[in-house]
Amino acid sequence: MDIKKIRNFSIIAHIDHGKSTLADRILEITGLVGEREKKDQYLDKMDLERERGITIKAQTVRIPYKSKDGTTYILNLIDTPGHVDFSYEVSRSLAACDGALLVVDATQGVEAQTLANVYLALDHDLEILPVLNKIDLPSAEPERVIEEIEEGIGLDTSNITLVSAKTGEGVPELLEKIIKFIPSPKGDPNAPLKALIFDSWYDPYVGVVVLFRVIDGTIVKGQDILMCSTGKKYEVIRLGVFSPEAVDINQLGPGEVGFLCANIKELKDARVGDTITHPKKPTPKPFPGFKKIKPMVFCGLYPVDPGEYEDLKFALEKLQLNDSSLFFEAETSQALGFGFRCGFLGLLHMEIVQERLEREFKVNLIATAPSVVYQVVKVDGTILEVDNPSKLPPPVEIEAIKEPFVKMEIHVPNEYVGNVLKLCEEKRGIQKDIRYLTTSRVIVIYELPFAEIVYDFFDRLKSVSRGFASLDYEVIDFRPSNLVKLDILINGSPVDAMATIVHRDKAYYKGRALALRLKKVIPRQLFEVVIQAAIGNKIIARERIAPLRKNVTAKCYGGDITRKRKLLEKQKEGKKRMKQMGNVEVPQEAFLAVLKAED
Ligand SMILES: Nc1nc2c(ncn2[C@@H]2O[C@H](COP(=O)(O)OP(=O)(O)OP(=O)(O)O)[C@@H](O)[C@H]2O)c(=O)[nH]1
Repeated sequence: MDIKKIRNFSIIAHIDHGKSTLADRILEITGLVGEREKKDQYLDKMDLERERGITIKAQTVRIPYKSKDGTTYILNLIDTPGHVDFSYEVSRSLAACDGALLVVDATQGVEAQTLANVYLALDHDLEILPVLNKIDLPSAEPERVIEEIEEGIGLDTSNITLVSAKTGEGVPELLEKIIKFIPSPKGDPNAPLKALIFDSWYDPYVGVVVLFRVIDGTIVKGQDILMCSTGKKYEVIRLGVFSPEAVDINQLGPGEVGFLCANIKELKDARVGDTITHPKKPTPKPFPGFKKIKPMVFCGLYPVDPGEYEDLKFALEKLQLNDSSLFFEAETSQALGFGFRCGFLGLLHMEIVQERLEREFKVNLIATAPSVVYQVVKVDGTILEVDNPSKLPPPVEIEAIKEPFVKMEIHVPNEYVGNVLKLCEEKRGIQKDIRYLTTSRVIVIYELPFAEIVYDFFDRLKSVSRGFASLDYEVIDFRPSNLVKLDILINGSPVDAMATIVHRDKAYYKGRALALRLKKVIPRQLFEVVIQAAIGNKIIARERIAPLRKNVTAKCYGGDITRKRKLLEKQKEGKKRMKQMGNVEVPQEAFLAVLKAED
């Protein structure tokens, strides 16, 4: 393969700006995916992804493209996940590229993740080719958005392409620009083998599948390879490219992108960011390796039916095979019984995992409210990491509690800046910067406690900005804060799964709001239910749910039997997500009440 005819690129964009749609059009216009097998968003493999429109697992395609100059080029399109939770994966896949198409929605403009993605691309020295999408829409404002790209990002827009990923307009011109502006890879075919792993996943039939880009040297089917970080050796059993289905190939040279199977049993033996080399002639300069990504958000997952514990365990193990950033360990809760403490990269990651457990593995779950990780400095000097509020040591043993802070960048139109500042202040934020992207759009930078975001920040931001704000954040450090544990008691017994850690200044308000919320979501029972919020031994709020007098079916007495059955069915349905705690039945929403307590 002539290296000058290869172009390796990604598409980067803010969420919903049309990355997947553009990828589909490129596959279609180059003839790689025919009209007949065309499925919308070919690159998003999983049903779940298709429904949510979010790409979770990066997927790469090799596209032969005959240019107007008559030459056939190989375009390797490297699909990256588009959400903040997965920015580490984005960064790794960009390392395999020489350029990136920066897609900006012409009806929206530059958003927080547009900028975050540009920074990542610049970190990897990529040639950035701006693309203005959705020009078919009447509300498109190309001039304004081009100005935002020029002024706000500081990107040269002289080679910008105006496209509609929906209709395909402008996409043929874009393909020509990819050839013209994105540099071909550089690499030495005679140097020792050096290839970068930028994605890997577990396949139940072939074991681990590794996606890589060859930097130097050549990789040949049947040869031995060495993984630089683990020192483990394997034989390459299968070598190939996705185009778009898997096609076997005998060798791949510098600049080429492909996959290999080598009887690798576990994902941790083929980590993204690792270097593949030749065991006898290893590269003197492997990549610096990978960063161990630490889960930042935790929650408890419990089967509704205790008999489903083993099913849940099996499902988590299966999911983890393909998601090394998912963490879990067995946990017992007095209230919920046997379950698991699970760790996630962020809130979106958590939602996706919960949804997959229920949808693909059919496990009925009770999820506790998410919590961040706290660093507890004990009086004896030891430091404890606490990811479950109910595990906080008693106050007398605590010297200080530190909580994670994030740096948050919010993009918002002028008229909503006041609301956004108010929200950030309310969430204990520290203002760092406010600047204008253009005359009408503002970038607000705050440092905020991560815990405040985990609760209801995204929803609140959306509502105070009428949906016009976008954000990007990263965890920066741990800082001491005046935090206390807020307990919830139901009929006198503390419910461990409802404990939260809150700032002392907000504890009273939160405790009252939470008790009130619980009163709303816990159904009336045959006896009185008392809900209390407490800090230590001090009760700070109390609510009472009056007992039920009548049986629900009593109303239908003597009436239509089908109606009665329907009512009973409905009751049963409602019970599915109920957890029996002592003699009180508590629904799933109650465990998440803390998220909504401030509504
Ligand atoms: N009218 C119009 N709609 C478009 C165009 N491109 C994308 N869309 C729509 O915009 C929405 C988002 O497009 P996606 O391709 O899913 O966006 P994405 O950037 O891949 O989104 P994530 O994968 O979630 O980051 C979808 O409803 C598309 O149908 C376009 O050129 N014109």
